[in-house]
Amino acid sequence: TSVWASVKAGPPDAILGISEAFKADTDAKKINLGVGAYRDNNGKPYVLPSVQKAEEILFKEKADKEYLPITGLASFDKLAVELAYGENSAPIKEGRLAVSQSISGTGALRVGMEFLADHYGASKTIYVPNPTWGNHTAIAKKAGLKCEKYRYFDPATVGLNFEAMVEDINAMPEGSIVLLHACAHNPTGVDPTQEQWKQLSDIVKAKKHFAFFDMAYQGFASGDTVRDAFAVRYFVEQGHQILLCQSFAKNLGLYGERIGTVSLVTASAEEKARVDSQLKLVIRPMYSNPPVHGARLVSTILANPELKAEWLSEVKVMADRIIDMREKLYNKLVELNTPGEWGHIKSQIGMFSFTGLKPEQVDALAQKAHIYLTRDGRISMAGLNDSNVEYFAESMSKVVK
Ligand SMILES: Cc1ncc(COP(=O)(O)O)c(CN[C@@](C)(CC(=O)O)C(=O)O)c1O
Repeated sequence: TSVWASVKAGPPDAILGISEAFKADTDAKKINLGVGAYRDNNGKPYVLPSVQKAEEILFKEKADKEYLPITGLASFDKLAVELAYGENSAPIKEGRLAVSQSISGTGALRVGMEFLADHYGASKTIYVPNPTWGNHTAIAKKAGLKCEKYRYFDPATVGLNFEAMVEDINAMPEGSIVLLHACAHNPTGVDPTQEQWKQLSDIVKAKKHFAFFDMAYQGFASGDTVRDAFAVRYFVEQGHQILLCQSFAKNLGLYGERIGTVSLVTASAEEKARVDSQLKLVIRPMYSNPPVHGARLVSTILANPELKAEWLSEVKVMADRIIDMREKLYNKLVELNTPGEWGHIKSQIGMFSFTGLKPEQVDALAQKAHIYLTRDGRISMAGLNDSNVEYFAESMSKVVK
């Protein structure tokens, strides 16, 4: 028999599998609200003009194709964490922020979780919000951490169940690892308020928990990179030694370039050196060193004040278009007398809206209306535009009635 006779067919990915189904659909009216990838008002992927300018600059530079260091392009690492933590952040100024370029957010999560599995003594369990991005659990398991959940979303209010979240974080064994979405929670689009983040910081500190931040949407949530980094910067100011996963997939539209960072706040430059050396020992046997092009694009943009300013205006345009689609979808659903409360579609933040649609309603939308979204009822708002939002609202209204 074949060597692979015992290999079983695995399930399609809950998110990326939706795009496959969408591609296979030939109906002209089809809409892909699955994967969280930005589309412009014509439904097309968007290469930011600031990125196109950086491409031209790089093309002229005719750089070589040598290996990067294990922890990536140093200029990129520095500029990326300055964007996240702020240029005046104490760990950066005091030379005690360990950082490595990563294979986008996913790679940052994998390296970060493996580092904790190897070096974080207080716990080998990471607690993730319920619900969370589907890949968090799979990455944790591959990294060697146990994965548990804490209550986060309240289906009744389609909002944050802050009391339950606090109760669960307080109930975790001291020193537990708590995964926190820094902004634009995926899939619910529901974030703690700044006041609530301050309370969470106190609780995490009181219980000596470890704050593990995933910031995949900085700038994309509110259109303001500083505002979206509030939780990260507040926790660091409060003295938490956080780990941060950063992605430039969405806010710079660099999905396929696979560019991000993983960083850890340490106690001193000497400790940073030890942590850096151990990060390298996680990365070298995993993928040795990261791809160069995305790092050069991001550092070209962030190092150049005009290009950076242009990028910041472009990320605000993307965020604003999504907010506009939230308004329009809400108004259409109300116009159509769709049963239920739909305010959450407007109040939610970032790429996604957690509609509250049931799995069988999601299936009906795919089969009858050629509209594709994940079975948890999450829609990627960027998949909506002025020419399909009405059709989507009508179809959604029908399955809800
Ligand atoms: C919370 C969160 N963290 C990390 C990532 C990883 O992104 P990256 O590796 O591309 O940087 C995503 C992407 N989530 C998407 C947008 C795409 C996906 O599922 O991979 C989503 O549709 O949920 C995410 O939503």
